[in-house]
Amino acid sequence: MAVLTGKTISERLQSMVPEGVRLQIPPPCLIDMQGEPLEYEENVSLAVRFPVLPRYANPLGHMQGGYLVAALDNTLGPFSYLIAPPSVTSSLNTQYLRPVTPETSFITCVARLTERTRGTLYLTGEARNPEGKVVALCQAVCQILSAKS
Ligand SMILES: CC(C)(COP(=O)(O)OP(=O)(O)OC[C@H]1O[C@@H](n2cnc3c(N)ncnc32)[C@H](O)[C@@H]1OP(=O)(O)O)[C@@H](O)C(=O)NCCC(=O)NCCSC(=O)Cc1ccccc1
Repeated sequence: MAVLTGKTISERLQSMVPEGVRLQIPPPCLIDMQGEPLEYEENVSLAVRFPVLPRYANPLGHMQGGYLVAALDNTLGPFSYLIAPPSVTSSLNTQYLRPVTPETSFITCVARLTERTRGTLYLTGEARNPEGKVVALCQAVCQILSAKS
């Protein structure tokens, strides 16, 4: 099974854009969160690391749930583009298991393919803290865009 790391993951992503399709890769949403692609196991999983920025804090000082989902979404999205033609997320469910505390410097998100049909990808995601403990889990469904989209 081929494994890509670091910059070669972004290069692969750029090479996956179908001819004649205009896509911004990497997109502003990923650049904004300073996501760093770590490892892509071809057609199996993608790991991306995100720094926990002070501006993500909720009133408790923990990473706000929406930003945590954004990090997961910023992992599932590129993964879906690596394994299939461009798609959109039609559902995303999340469970928060542990808070991302102010001492947490980064989280690592991993996206995996569970199942695939002609037009749909079924993905799972997890976010872990630097100690390796799971802070959030998610399940996503992505609808592959048809050529006319
Ligand atoms: C508390 C519960 C929901 C349920 O726990 P249970 O299933 O009954 O299990 P358990 O009690 O075993 O705890 C599990 C683990 O959690 C740990 N831990 C718990 N509490 C603390 C703590 N205070 N500080 C540090 N750690 C704490 C605990 O030590 C244990 O860890 P361990 O196994 O020893 O390593 C837990 O799953 C949780 O905190 N999830 C994350 C929720 C979350 O972050 N949501 C998103 C942000 S909310 C938001 O943004 C909304 C908003 C937006 C804007 C403005 C305003 C609001």
